[in-house]
Amino acid sequence: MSNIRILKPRKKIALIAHDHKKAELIDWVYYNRGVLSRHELFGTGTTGRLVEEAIDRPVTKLLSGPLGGDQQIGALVAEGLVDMIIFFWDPMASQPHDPDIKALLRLGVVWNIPMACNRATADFMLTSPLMNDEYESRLTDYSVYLARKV
Ligand SMILES: O=C(CO)COP(=O)(O)O
Repeated sequence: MSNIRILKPRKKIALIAHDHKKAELIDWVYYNRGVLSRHELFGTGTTGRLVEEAIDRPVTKLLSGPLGGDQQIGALVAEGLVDMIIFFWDPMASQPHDPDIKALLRLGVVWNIPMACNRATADFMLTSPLMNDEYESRLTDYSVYLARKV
């Protein structure tokens, strides 16, 4: 029998939820704790702390969303340090940091980052065969276009 173990690539996954969506995200995280524990987790301040408590796994916690956490996640996306975003944003409540949220969602599209904004999409993403693949999402039309421009 072979001793070779297939090491599946670890993804850097950002987890974010607005207050009325936190319970849903934590429920999803707990249900998927086995899979998630194989990856590197990031989160905005409060979400990150709740995820850590729920599944007893380390989460790199950034600032709370209204204090700049979404912007920090956006910066990680721009630098290629985040592979996936699970962001349960609240479509029923206005947020004081709405421009930051829009900026993060925009950067997710610019950099072609898989981004789930509800539980169904998060389920499809986490069970995708591409989770076990070195999927290179950053080679987008935009990045090629911008690279040619400068
Ligand atoms: O506001 C948020 C995302 O826009 C989330 O921030 P917290 O995780 O700190 O609650």
